[in-house]
Amino acid sequence: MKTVLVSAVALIDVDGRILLTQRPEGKSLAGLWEFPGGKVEPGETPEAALIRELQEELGIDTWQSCLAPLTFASHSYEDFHLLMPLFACRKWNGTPQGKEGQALKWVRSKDLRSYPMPPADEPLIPILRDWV
Ligand SMILES: Nc1nc2c([nH]c(=O)n2[C@@H]2O[C@H](COP(=O)(O)OP(=O)(O)OP(=O)(O)O)[C@@H](O)[C@H]2O)c(=O)[nH]1
Repeated sequence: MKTVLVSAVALIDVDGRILLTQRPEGKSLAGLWEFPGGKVEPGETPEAALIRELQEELGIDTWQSCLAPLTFASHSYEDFHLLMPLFACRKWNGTPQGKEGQALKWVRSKDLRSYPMPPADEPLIPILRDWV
């Protein structure tokens, strides 16, 4: 099975809340809440992919030095295996906006369970709850 590398980030605000974005209609796993990010393109580092995705999806700027490795997800979907490093980031420029029409929600780590997430993300929830 093909392993797909996706880079994702827990953006954490001054109140310790984490940003979730909702996958739009028409995409796989539509309606589920996820961490901002996306596929790492050939020749790109996971950090560079995230910086690019954050500009495209949310209209914010961050830097490699503000991306701290936190944990990762490794999960077999039906047609690919997802390997997803999750970074933590507390510093960026701009206010996140759903540039692609996606809904955004700032969520306390203890409330993450209330937002249905892709199966790959489930094991990340207790890690964030203990950490943030
Ligand atoms: N950004 C992000 N992607 C995730 C998370 N959890 C998870 O399983 N994924 C999966 O990782 C892939 C991310 O790809 P993407 O967001 O760049 O691509 P996409 O929706 O355009 O592609 P797709 O519709 O073909 O899946 C998707 O298959 C998505 O379902 C998450 O928390 N954040």
